Amino acid sequence: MKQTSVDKQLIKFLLLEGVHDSAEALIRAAGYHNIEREKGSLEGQALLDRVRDVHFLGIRSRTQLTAEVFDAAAKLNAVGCFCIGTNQVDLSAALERGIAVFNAPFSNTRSVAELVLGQAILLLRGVPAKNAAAHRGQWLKTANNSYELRGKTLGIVGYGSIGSQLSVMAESLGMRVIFYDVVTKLPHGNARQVLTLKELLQESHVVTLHVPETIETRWMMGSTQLAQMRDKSVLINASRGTVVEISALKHAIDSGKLLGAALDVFPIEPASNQDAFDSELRGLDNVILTPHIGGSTVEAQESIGREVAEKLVKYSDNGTSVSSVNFPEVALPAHAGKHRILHIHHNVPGILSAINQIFSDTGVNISAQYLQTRGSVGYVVMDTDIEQSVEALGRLREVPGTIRTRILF
Ligand SMILES: NC(=O)C1=CN([C@@H]2O[C@H](COP(=O)(O)OP(=O)(O)OC[C@H]3O[C@@H](n4cnc5c(N)ncnc54)[C@H](O)[C@@H]3O)[C@@H](O)[C@H]2O)C=CC1
Ligand SMILES: O=C(O)CCC(=O)C(=O)O
Repeated sequence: MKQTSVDKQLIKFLLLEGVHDSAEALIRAAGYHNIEREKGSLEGQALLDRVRDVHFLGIRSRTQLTAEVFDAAAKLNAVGCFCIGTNQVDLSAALERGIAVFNAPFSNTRSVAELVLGQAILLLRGVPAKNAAAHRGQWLKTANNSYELRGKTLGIVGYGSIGSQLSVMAESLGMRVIFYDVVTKLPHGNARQVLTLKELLQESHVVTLHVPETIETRWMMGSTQLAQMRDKSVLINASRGTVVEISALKHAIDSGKLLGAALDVFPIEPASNQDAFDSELRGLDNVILTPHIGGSTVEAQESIGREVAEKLVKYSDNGTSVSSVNFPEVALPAHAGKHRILHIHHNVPGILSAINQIFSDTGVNISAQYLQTRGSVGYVVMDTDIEQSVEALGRLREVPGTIRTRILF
């Protein structure tokens, strides 16, 4: 059972991976001044050492948060992923330890969609290879294998926030859009959902991947799928590196099956800008390699900084967990003049009655109570009027099944 302090001066935020200044500004404005920041990510013992006394942790896509890291972070209340993907976090391990995880599901989607559209234009015109040649002093002026985007078919795999936005932008440039998704989605504009990945691959001049990293999407573009792609088409991956088998893609490029490819994400990515990048695709002129910058624009980072910092501050200030990706979601009103007690527990029968019995025994009136469960964990929030609530809190910690308690004054 873990207990955390609620004194703002004692609450520590650690923001890794160069999270935007807007996050620190918002956290400071909320009265929290114990904020440490790092430009890069941390791993191994350095990460374990740094999270030991941290209450709120901010990361982006590089920092791997495992059960071992959570065990070392005894005071950790919540993690803010200042990005969309949360595959770098063991979400169940966090939940089992009563740690809420938040992300920014929308703020960088436009940036990714714009990059992909730009890459599609460059690849269909053969610009990467012509650019590389020009840098070597060669002049490749030709219309061979150089095409307009207009009238071509864009195949979007994963029609979520990014895929659907890209669909609208591509249609406005005269593309025909088809998409494949495991969920039936409302098509935007004249886009059409196809029933199989194979159908999408066979029809599309440009295939772009916008799926999350899951067991199902792992290596979903291997040699079989690449062989199903239209001859002289192009592949773009700005989702996660594990979605495409790199050796198979290299073969498809070397053999001339594909005109080119653009990859923003890789199965293994350097931990920081100081580390070297390696890939079998290095040196292929018709492949655009970018360092996972799909969401790295000033606009997106500024907005993500505010969005996620606000979620962390709300959770710290009043227990609101709305839009957490792993934790029971509770929207809570302000609790002026009340003590608010938060109790996170294993979701087993009898806990709520044990909690209420303690309030009855200690004569503490509950003025409001909120309960939500998610999987194996329950989250109950109680507003109380009087000083004895501190005594009740002491007894609440002893309720079997308790994971974590907090009191907000
Ligand atoms: N390169 C970069 O910097 C960035 C990369 N990303 C990546 O892009 C991914 C997609 O982002 P959003 O569009 O915001 O996510 P989203 O969750 O809104 O959409 C994902 C879509 O993929 C579909 N899907 C899931 N599994 C599938 C499968 N096996 N086959 C076909 N469709 C499947 C879902 O039903 C959903 O419609 C993120 O999970 C993240 O990994 C996101 C932002 C920036
Ligand atoms: O650059 C980042 O912060 C990661 C972007 C990303 O991949 C995401 O938002 O999922």
